[in-house]
Amino acid sequence: MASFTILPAPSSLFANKNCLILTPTLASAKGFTVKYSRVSNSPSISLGARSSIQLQTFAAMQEKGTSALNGDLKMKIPHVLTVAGSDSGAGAGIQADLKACAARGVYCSTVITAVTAQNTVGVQGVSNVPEDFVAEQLRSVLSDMQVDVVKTGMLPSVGIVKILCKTLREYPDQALVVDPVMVSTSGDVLAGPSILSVFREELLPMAGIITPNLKETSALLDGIKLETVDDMRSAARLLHNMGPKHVLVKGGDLPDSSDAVDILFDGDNFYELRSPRIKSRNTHGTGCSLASCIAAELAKGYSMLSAVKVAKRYVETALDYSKDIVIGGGPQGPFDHLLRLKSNSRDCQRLQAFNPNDLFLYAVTDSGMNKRWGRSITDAVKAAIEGGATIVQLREKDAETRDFLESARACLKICQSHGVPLLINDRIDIALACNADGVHVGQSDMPVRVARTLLGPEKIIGVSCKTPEQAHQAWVDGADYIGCGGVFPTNTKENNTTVGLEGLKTVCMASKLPVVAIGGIGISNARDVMEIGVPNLKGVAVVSALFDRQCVLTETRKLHTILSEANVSILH
Ligand SMILES: Nc1ncnc2c1ncn2[C@@H]1O[C@H](COP(=O)(O)OP(=O)(O)O)[C@@H](O)[C@H]1O
Ligand SMILES: Cc1ncc(COP(=O)(O)O)c(N)n1
Ligand SMILES: [Mg+2]
Repeated sequence: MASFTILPAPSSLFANKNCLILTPTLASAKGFTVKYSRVSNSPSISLGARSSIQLQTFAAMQEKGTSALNGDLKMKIPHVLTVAGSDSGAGAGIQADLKACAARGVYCSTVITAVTAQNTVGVQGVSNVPEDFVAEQLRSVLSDMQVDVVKTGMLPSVGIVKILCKTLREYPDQALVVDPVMVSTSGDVLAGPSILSVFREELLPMAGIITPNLKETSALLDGIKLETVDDMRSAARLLHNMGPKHVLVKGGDLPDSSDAVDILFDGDNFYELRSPRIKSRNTHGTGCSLASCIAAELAKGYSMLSAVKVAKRYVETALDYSKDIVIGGGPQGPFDHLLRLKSNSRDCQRLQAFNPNDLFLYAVTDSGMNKRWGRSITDAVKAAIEGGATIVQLREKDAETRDFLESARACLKICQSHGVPLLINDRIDIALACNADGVHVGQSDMPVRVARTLLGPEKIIGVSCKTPEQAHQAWVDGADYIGCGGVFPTNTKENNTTVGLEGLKTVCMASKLPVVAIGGIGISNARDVMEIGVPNLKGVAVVSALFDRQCVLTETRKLHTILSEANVSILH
């Protein structure tokens, strides 16, 4: 392991190719180990296995004058290169690898070895990519990008395997995950028996791990029978003798097993990885996805055992989530790698993006008030919507999480049936769990940027603001609207300073986002609020004026009438 002394010149990374100049913080950000010498107390760094390729790349970047290495050091992203076949149905192969890596937050580049015409029924055709062109793709990626792990899938010819092995010897710095794909789940041959000897002699000995399923294990071991977990263990040991550092024999197809059992062997120890077998037709691509996820976790720096455990948990979770989705009519459906498709199809019920006019009559619930008047949150929400509320926010400050989630789900159904968006106050977790339309956060809640990352681009995010600076920040951070107040004193918030109508007007004029006014607003003063006459003031948000009253329906109707009249007078 090479060792470099760190020189105190933080503005550039390199003096020359042999001398690194970087601060300990930058060094550890780059993934180097920073050691402090006991004698001089001056730090030095140790470079791991991939140092030489990183050094070459850094040097090349410096020669080109890349600014990434000056000032702020840009982030190195974990990178998997998959060398595999394309599946037109996108359940397995390259497409599964891309999705699995995306789901695991790792960059994935692709070298395509074959194009298959494939769907949920089976494989209708295969066209191999010419060997020279596989070689060219490999060189393109490996000569330029910092690949951490190479993962192989369908390698349809002896020539392609040989080219791959030759190229990997020229670029020896990546870990290698080999999924020795031979037969698809549908029973179609993706690489014939002629491949076996080059697999055994050239590719497997280079691998950090191989991940054969039962059929592939049997084929590699001259057709031995695999019927029990003990058979899988013996087979794993025999495969290990062929040279790979780890062997994972996958038992997805083990007959009569209520669990999905995989055996990992590292040459010394066996690890039996067990999870409940999920009853689903949507298991096409599990093997490809498992191997890609192992590669992704290795690229992040996890140990082999951790990578395999995470990968198995990932496949199990995705299979369980996807068991009732329907894609294609055949017996082998794909699953949802990103765990998003079901919630997206529910999202379709709100067919348009956020409409600022929805802020017109904004009902904010309060569990204490509704309890005092002896009504459930769902009854309160139903009445408010029937009375004309155009958006609803659940603000249940002291509800237990499970009760809150249950009410939120019930309210969402009511809101969806009326086309009214439902937002959750503060609790991003509840919003995600029930797939609400969005959240409303305060200045000391989850920051808007973080909420946006967690919720995605389509959800509505509102934020409470009292000042023009906060309104500007809300816009910069990607909020959809701001709530400005308290306009008047209110008993729903203690020690809340009020901004008054003047303060409201100032914030509205500074805000690039639509505004809803909040705080002490009701039937007696809603008109005054709307008449400040600023175009981006879209409505009022009310708590007590609706819910601290005997009849929510009547109060909402009255307020709706007042707001509509105010709107008419503003427009004229
Ligand atoms: N029905 C299932 N429920 C849970 N896990 C499964 C199921 N089928 C396969 N797996 C898991 O998916 C991974 C891929 O296994 P397998 O289907 O045997 O490979 P391949 O797709 O290469 O044939 C393994 O970790 C296996 O345990
Ligand atoms: C291009 C390609 N690569 C790999 C597989 C194996 O996946 P599975 O075993 O799930 O059918 C496949 N069907 N197609
Ligand atoms: Mg399978």
